[in-house]
Amino acid sequence: MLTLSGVCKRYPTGDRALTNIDLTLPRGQVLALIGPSGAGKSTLIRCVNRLVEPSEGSIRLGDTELTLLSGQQLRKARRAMAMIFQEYALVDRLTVMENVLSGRLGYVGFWRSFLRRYPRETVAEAFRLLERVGLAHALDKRADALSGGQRQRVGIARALLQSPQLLLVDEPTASLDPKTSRQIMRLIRELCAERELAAIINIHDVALARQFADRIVGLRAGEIVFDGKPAELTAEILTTIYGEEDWDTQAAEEEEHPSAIPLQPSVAPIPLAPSLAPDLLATGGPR
Ligand SMILES: Nc1ncnc2c1ncn2[C@@H]1O[C@H](COP(=O)(O)OP(=O)(O)OP(=O)(O)O)[C@@H](O)[C@H]1O
Repeated sequence: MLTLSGVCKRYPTGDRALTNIDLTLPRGQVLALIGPSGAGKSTLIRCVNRLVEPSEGSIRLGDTELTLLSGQQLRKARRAMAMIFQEYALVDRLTVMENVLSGRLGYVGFWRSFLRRYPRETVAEAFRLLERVGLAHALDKRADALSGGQRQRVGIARALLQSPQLLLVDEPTASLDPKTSRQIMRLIRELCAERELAAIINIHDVALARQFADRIVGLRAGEIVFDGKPAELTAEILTTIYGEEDWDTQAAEEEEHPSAIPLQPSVAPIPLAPSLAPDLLATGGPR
């Protein structure tokens, strides 16, 4: 369904972020993209929807060559690719329902959206999605009154209202505590299965990637160094991706205390977990 061939990205600064990326993602597959900080995970996700322009290569979604599109055609193609963000990207002063409805911006146009004139069936679908993500009771709440986990659920419902074929998910759990992180990953997984949606999830937490993805791709310095099933991700391969670390001890600790120790490579930045910052959690996570 999505095919990347020979994708390279050099930033104007000279940084070479991606080198010859070849990747095919079938319909319904959940792919976790792992790798140390600076490996090119965000760049890869953003090349797919052209928020970042690839320097070379081809990116096809179905029959459409995305790298050749511009203007109206690109906007139309982007409807099929919904993004879910680490910091949720909600409009704080709008309600939960209004935030979800903004997922249809690419269909109804700015003015119709600005005047809040959404078709009746769109509003009904937004309500169904809010029920599905467990937030039907909160549709009138302002987004800034929600917890981090609830905010991410709104982000997920908004993405789905876009009727995408592909989810591009950028560190969805980096601002969440371990239990909420698992709930969010489980929800994304279930929704992909229900809707035959493919997803690329950029994630630092290797344990979560193992638990919830069908496939793991490891990036190192802009190149794919592993592409396989979660069960094939051995300590040796983790060392190839991240560098030297005592992976077996970490894995054993993770099995003993699954919610206490996210399996994080020491070379990757460890995001501030709300469990370490109860004040942030109480105010709905970092803004
Ligand atoms: N806008 C930019 N301009 C110049 N260089 C950039 C830009 N964005 C990213 N880079 C460089 O491209 C490389 C890949 O960065 P990218 O953010 O894609 O990595 P990442 O794996 O997502 O990292 P992290 O896990 O820390 O988010 C890095 O060397 C980074 O410095």
